[in-house]
Parts: sequence; C-alpha cells; structure tokens
Amino acid sequence: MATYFAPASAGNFSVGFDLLGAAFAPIDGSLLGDKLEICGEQAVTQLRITGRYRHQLPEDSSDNLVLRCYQLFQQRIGRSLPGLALHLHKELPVGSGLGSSACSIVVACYAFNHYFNQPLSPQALLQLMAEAEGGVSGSVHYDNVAPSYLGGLQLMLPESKTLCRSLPWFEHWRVVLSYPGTVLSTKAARAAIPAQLELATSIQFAAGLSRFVSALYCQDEADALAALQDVIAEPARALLMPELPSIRQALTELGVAHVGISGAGPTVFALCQTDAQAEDAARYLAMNYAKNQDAMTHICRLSPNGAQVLKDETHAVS
Ligand SMILES: Nc1ncnc2c1ncn2[C@@H]1O[C@H](COP(=O)(O)OP(=O)(O)OP(=O)(O)O)[C@@H](O)[C@H]1O
Ligand SMILES: N[C@@H](CCO)C(=O)O
Repeated sequence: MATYFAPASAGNFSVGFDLLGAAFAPIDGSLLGDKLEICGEQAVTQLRITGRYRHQLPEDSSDNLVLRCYQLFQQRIGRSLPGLALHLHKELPVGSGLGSSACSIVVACYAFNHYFNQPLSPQALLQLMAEAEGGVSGSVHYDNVAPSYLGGLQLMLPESKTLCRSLPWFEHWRVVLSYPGTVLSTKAARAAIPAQLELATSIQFAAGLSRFVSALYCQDEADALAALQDVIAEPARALLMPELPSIRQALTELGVAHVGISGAGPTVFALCQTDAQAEDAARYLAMNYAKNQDAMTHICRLSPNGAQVLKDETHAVS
C-alpha cells in the first residue's frame, strides 16, 4: 500500500487573480488536505471515499475526479495500466475556495506518477493537473494545482516554459483560513468576473501584482502588505460574499494586516503578523463566520511542501 497527500491552497491571494496561489499547513501540525491510498492492483479500478467532507461529494463515486485523473493519466502516457484499489480521504470541503478539486486532482496525478515510476516529467504532470482542473472550473488556471503540487507561494508564468515560480515569503506571517461551511461553485464564481477590464483596472492589477512580488523579493513587508488589494475578483464577487466588509472591519480593528477571499470563496483568509493576532482572528472567525458543522478555521503557515508520499510499502511497477 502507498499513501499520498496534497495540501490545501488559496488561489489569487487577493493581488494575483489566477496568477498567484499558496499552499498552507496548520501550525498545530495537522494535515489540511486530501489523502489517497493505492491499496493494490485488481481487475477493475475501484474508489472508496471516506473523510470529513465525503458527504459533499456525489454518493456514486464513478464520476469522481480521482477516477477521471486515472483515465487522463493513462491517455497521457499512451498505455493502459492495471486496475487499482483506491481510497480517497476527502478532508477538504468542496466548493470552498481551498482548492478542493485541485487537491484531489494533485494527489491523484502525483500518486499515479509515483506509483508507476514517474513516466511524466514534473512539468507534464503539472500540465495534466491544470487540464483536469480546467474540466471542473470551466477554464484552465494553475493557481490551486501549482501550490498544491509544489508547495509555497507560486507565481504562475503561463507563457514561460517553467509554468510557475516559487516566490519569497515572510516566515513570521500567519494565515487564518476560515470556511463557513457553505458551498460556492467555482464555475458560478468565475461567471461573475467580467470578460473585459477597463484599461485603468488592468494597469492597477499589473501594478499591484508587480509591487507585491517585488516587495517580497526586497523583503519590504510594509510595501508587500500595502500592495494586497483585489481589484478584479472581490468587486465582481461582492454579492457572493456579502459578509466580507463587516469581517474585514472587525479583523482590521483587531490589528489584522489584510483580509481577502481565498480562491473563489466562500473561505476568507486573514494575513497576520504575529501568532497572538492570528489567534484573535481565528477566534473571531470561528465565532462569527461559521454557518454549520462543516465550518472550519485553521491558523496556518505557508506549507513549503506540496504533494508528498506519506507511506510507501509497495514496490513501484512499470
Ligand atoms: N475528489 C473531488 N474533490 C472535489 N470535487 C470533486 C471531486 N470529485 C468530483 N468533484 C466534483 O467537482 C466539482 C468541484 O466544484 P468546484 O470547482 O466548484 O469546487 P472546488 O474545486 O472544490 O472549489 P474550490 O477550489 O473553491 O475549493 C463538484 O461538482 C464536485 O462534486
Ligand atoms: N483563480 C480561481 C481560483 C479558484 O479557487 C478563481 O478565483 O476563480
């Protein structure tokens, strides 16, 4: 048996719509993300699903993304592979803004490539992950699959051969991720974004992202924080996230440096400069943003690790 894991991620990070994404890990050492076990080989591939958010997926597992990825993986390498007994631990809420579909796609593609002795290069694998994610959200964007696969804060470079690049970060930054327990489809949230931008908005967007990235490289924390403004997704998704202004006001009064939408929402993220501030923000969000028992709030640090092997008791086969 082999067990694989991929972490949660926050796309956009306010200032980089579709172009920035970060992987996160709770500071308490727990794992926030999906796990996939390859339990063995058999005539027909079967998928068992368990986990905290299993109930948010269709009962019938036959159209699960993990199985879709196995088909895509075989097509991409150009040969048929044996049937597998698979077990998905669905620990990320679906339609949450935490890159849930990307996480299952990443853990699956990473697991298949590892199990079958890496027939795909890291770049080819990332491309496959992005294509699979595009099939769900309606357009190919890398800002969840890239950080979930590679870890860290990733800047997408879609026109470059490297596809994305890991950015510097501030080690003391803490990010509180708070999911209210309600579902917001990425496809619907993307439909809210205007197809065309005013020239002034385009320039503001480019200026904000450039300022943030250059501030990270210079380690100018004040400038990096000041750059964090969402001029694309947040104005367009305001109706889908009606509580954001009041949450921002309350957290700003607690001293939180920045509050934004994680990916397509409804998860919000609070960027904090101290552990004490993060604890205050987490307490506020857990008490005021949770809507039901599916809600969760975690104090996180940037996860340097992306997809990984947790346990490998099998011999890889070719
Ligand atoms: N393993 C899986 N994980 C998540 N979603 C899956 C999975 N398998 C199938 N799906 C389906 O894919 C769709 C995912 O929808 P959507 O893209 O809105 O959510 P998401 O990727 O979880 O969102 P987000 O990136 O905001 O967390 C749902 O219809 C869900 O049922
Ligand atoms: N960049 C994507 C992320 C989806 O989680 C969006 O905002 O639609």
